[in-house]
Amino acid sequence: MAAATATLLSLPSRAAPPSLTFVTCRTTSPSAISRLSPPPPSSPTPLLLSQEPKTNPISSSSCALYCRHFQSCSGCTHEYNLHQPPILAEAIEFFRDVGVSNFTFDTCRLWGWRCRAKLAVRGSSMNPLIGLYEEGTHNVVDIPECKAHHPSINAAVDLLKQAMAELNIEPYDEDQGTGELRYVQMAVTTYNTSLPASERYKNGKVQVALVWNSRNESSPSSEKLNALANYLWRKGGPRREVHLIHSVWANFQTSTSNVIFGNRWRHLLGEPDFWEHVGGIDVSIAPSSFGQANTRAFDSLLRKLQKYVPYGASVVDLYAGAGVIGLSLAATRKCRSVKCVEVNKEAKQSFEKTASRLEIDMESSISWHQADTSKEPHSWLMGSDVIVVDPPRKGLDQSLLVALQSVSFMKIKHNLSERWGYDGILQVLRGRSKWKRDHGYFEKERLLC
Ligand SMILES: C[S@@+](CC[C@H](N)C(=O)[O-])C[C@H]1O[C@@H](n2cnc3c(N)ncnc32)[C@H](O)[C@@H]1O
Repeated sequence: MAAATATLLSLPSRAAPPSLTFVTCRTTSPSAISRLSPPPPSSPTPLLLSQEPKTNPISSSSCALYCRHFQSCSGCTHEYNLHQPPILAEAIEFFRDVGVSNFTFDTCRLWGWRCRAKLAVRGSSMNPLIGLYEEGTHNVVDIPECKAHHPSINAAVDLLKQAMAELNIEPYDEDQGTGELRYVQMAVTTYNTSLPASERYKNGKVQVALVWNSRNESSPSSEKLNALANYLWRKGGPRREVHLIHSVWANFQTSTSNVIFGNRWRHLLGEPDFWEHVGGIDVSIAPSSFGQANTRAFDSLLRKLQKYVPYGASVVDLYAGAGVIGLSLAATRKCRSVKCVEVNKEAKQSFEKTASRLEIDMESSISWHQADTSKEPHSWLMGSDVIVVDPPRKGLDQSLLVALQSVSFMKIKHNLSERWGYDGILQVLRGRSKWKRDHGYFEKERLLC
């Protein structure tokens, strides 16, 4: 069975003998750090990581968040040692235990890394609160100086607050179900080829998606919605000295549940297509489709991932969203076939736009399928040389996990039985069970942040 020889890409291949990987961090001098102010979020490449096995010379304060919202906001869980989150040691230990010696970790940016944020809007029109919920409550914490956000997100939030006050836009009231603006999604594109490459990140433009408390665009409050979009465009659009706003979208949502987005989306102003450049390809991401929050780290991950995929492989990308991982592999590894499997039908259009910009071999088969990966998962694994899994935070569906374990067990058994014997195989599987028990799944996002 072809699927039995698949490679599971959340776990790099085994290399012997196992060796411990240390992560070191190069950063600014201690004297510069003692002022206790963080570097400007837009500063280029604050940290570089290497694998040299040295002791770490960095004090925890040099890689600290210094965010005034840290105590009240639930967004960040670590304040110090951002370059060495506790999960890193666990990950290194886990991979060492299963014999993977080439595990590496890149922090990329430690400040200003978040290029995509969904923020709740509460309070009043004159004093809006735009941010995340306080841990365990539905109280929104205003985070105008968030250190994780790309600076353009904070600037766009500031502009939105001005607009709300001037136009008397009422934030949503969860108890009453009243008000107009419920949430805002801000996504930054850092891909502007009219600027030199070194200028692009800090000059990122924001796609603003306003989640409006009405059924559709013909409801009575639509005039206010249009006035709000026009305000953002007038004050932050291409005619301003600083062009901040890429585009404005509306999403209509009246449900009283916790679901942020409704099913209806409308493009209001600006460029309809949002392009970013990651993993060596241009990618289109609609606001209705999943997009990775940490653009730089995602790019770094894709470039590493590509090295594990043999040229001409058949790849299945499960939980694919708009298929960015699969398409990046298709383009850079000349894959024979790439199947992207995703449950959200909204992502298909973005996949098609991205695929239309790729130079793909005529012989290659590239496809996107709207499907639930937990249903008959074996059917997606069959015939694949490489399986990519990138599930949401709740982790892999149980049925898929079972299917993957059967595939990976056959692969491990095939590869390792002569080299390590039965004990070696058990050790690998025990390691996997331990990781699963402790973490549920491999928390890629936490490692990337
Ligand atoms: C973390 S995102 C990853 C998206 C994509 N790999 C990327 O990097 O842009 C997880 C994706 O899984 C999708 N998803 C969630 N449950 C699913 C299921 N049971 N079957 C297929 N896709 C699912 C979500 O809609 C979301 O797009």
